[in-house]
Amino acid sequence: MSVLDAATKTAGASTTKSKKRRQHILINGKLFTQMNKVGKGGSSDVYCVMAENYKLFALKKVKLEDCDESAMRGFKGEIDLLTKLADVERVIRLFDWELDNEKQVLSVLMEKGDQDLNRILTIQLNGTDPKFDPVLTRFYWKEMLECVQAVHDYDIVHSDLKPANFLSVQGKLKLIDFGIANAIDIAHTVNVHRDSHIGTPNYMSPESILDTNAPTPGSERTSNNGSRLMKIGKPSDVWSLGCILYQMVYGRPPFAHIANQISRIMAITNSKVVIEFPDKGVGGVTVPSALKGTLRRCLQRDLHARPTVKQLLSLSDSWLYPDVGNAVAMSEDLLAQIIDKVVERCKDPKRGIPSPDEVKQYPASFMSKIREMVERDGVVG
Ligand SMILES: Nc1ncnc2c1ncn2[C@@H]1O[C@H](COP(=O)(O)OP(=O)(O)OP(=O)(O)O)[C@@H](O)[C@H]1O
Repeated sequence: MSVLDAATKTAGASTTKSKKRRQHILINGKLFTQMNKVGKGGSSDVYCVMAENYKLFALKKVKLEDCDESAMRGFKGEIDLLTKLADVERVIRLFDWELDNEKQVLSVLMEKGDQDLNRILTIQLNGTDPKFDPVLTRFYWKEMLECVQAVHDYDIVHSDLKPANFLSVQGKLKLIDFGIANAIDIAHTVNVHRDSHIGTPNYMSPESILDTNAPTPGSERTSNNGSRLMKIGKPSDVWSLGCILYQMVYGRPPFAHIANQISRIMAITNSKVVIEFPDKGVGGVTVPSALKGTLRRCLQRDLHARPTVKQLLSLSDSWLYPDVGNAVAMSEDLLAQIIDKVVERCKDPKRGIPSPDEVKQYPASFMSKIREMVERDGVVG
């Protein structure tokens, strides 16, 4: 029995034939009752549907009428990816799909989520007396990192990370909308199929805008199979995550204050446009310096300088793990640097072996240097 059969199984006989068609939807012969609309994307409507055993699912109906061949390939690629990631807990589960050629509709049956992060943030930031909430921000930041780490482990770059693409499912965030994601083909680069529908640039990385493989008017670059290609990698997702974190802290993504869309895009790529990291977040709440360090590191235009998601999740990110009291979390790299320094000092022929008094001062001196690093960069090591 397939996962879907198990999930939709009823105790009695199927009533498929007896139900009225207009109230119900058949997907590969299985009957669902269409309930309310739960979301809308650039190319789709998403509904809550009920199986015959009263279990709820989400049904994404993609209108294909105006789709060109490249967009079709994108949808097919999304289904392939969701199938590949079916066992990944942090990715919304795909149960079934059906292409209705006659009606030009692609129906994708998925696990149903509660609400997307965009809605959660909108409620939080547009309420009366909105305030930056460090505890909530840390919770969602860690949830987002777990989601992205799960797909990066499969060498997949999402490439369209924004709050609306994180869905809260029973208190946990999961990723949706893999429309322009694809599998990495070489270590740091990925071929991403961009369809003609491109949304807000607020979360786009500089390299995804500057991408030399992106189509330009009159000279469209295409892959062998005719689809448009662009080359971006995992660091691009880290930039987008940084933009979402920035929004949670300061109430808007880093460049959203620039009203003109073209100027905004130019600012993202222009290294002379400095991103501000004020001391106070939404509602005048002080922003921890370690959090500013995390933001600064994610929002570096040099993609090679950005941390990986794994590093952001690791103990060396002191903003994510603040409860270590007076102690500091230590990375292996930093410990190696400290040992090197001590060895170097011992080898210095002019100064000789350090005296017991000098050695006694080492712990306090190293700790104060490490704390300085945390305040400056938000990380240890
Ligand atoms: N499985 C789901 N459960 C509940 N709501 C969902 C689900 N999938 C999508 N949604 C809602 O529908 C919205 C649109 O979905 P999705 O982003 O997949 O559509 P899209 O057409 O690919 O969008 P985009 O224009 O961003 O590419 C989401 O932001 C979310 O609010």
